[in-house]
Amino acid sequence: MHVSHLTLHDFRSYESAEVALEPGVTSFVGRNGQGKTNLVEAIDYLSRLQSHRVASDAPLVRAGADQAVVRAAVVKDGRTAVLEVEINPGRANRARINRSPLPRTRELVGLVRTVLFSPEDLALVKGDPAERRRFLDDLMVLRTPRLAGARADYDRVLRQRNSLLRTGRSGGRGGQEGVLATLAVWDEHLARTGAEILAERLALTDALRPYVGKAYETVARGASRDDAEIAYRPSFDLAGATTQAEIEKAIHAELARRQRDELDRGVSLVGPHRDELLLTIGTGSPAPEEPDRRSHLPVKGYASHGESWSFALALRLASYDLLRADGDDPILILDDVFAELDTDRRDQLAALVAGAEQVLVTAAVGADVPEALRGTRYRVAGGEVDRDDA
Ligand SMILES: Nc1ncnc2c1ncn2[C@@H]1O[C@H](COP(=O)(O)OP(=O)(O)OP(=O)(O)O)[C@@H](O)[C@H]1O
Repeated sequence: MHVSHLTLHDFRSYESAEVALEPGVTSFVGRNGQGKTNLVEAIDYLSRLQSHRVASDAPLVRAGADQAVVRAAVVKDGRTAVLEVEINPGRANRARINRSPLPRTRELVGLVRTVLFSPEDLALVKGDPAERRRFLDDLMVLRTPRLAGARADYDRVLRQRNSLLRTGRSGGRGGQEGVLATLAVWDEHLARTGAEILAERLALTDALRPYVGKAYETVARGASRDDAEIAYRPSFDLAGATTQAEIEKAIHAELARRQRDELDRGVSLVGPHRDELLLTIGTGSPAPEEPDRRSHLPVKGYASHGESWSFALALRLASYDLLRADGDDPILILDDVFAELDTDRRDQLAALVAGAEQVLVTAAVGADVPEALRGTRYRVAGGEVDRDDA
């Protein structure tokens, strides 16, 4: 798929912008702070309805305006659809397809699919477990858009259950004993919605694993495909549960076991919001129990800066490969990544992505972008986006 036209109104620094795009590689080059990332962020936002830079929508609206509009003509299998989202901070956003309103904004998710590489990706590896859970959930929803509903339901259940536990702890509603009856209802919701998310994350981790090893081997000099591993670590023992129904039972059992703790601490301690995607790399000598395999250490806390970057790139490349294996050709966005990479990694990355249907690249210095990814070049300066035919 590719975007053939992008229109922005009051999005970030743009009062208004119209950019015609083509399949193949397009690079946006300009000094810092000129609005290059804002352009690609708009396309990525349409894919997930979430920015890669900020958690809330307010910063996406131009200072002084009260709503932003992002509109893109998206071409898939020769057919064009015009997707539009109206961003209204503090009020409901609205989405349209070919000018017809959608009943729910989240129905837009996944109609345009992007895989975005950015300097923020280092947080995938070095940041809190929440970063890696978000990575899995974003990819899960891109592959199976109906799961956007499951994810939103789980977040809502968790918020309401936490609020009930807090109320009990502070003596409201008859204190801890008083909230128990209502808690049983929220336990049901949490176990049901949590089991769906957890089962999907387990399946996704299994599907992604071989692609991560392969991608790491390509981007990290001298590495083999066994060197990068991912493993899903639930926060409690699933006792062999793998199906959604079994996981639901396991969550119920753990909720019963931890009920006293939850009431005392006033917070939900069981569920996929406490899980971790463990990333490890092979390092040093072989493990004594497995002579063919190097011993593994967690990336977080042990890996070098370069290894951490390679792992972050491998996670994105693996996402891209997995979506392609699903029969999709997502839009690749490389936002400001080349300045962070040495020449070898730049060239390797360029070679891997050059064949995508559409690649959008941003860079402050044109010379940082490998020649294979020069493509059609735009200069971005002071909010003006002009084709550079030089
Ligand atoms: N909501 C907003 N309203 C007005 N201006 C904004 C808003 N959000 C961001 N900006 C401005 O947009 C500019 C940043 O644009 P962007 O992140 O696209 O820069 P860039 O060209 O990618 O720069 P760099 O090369 O440093 O990454 C900044 O000058 C910032 O002040």
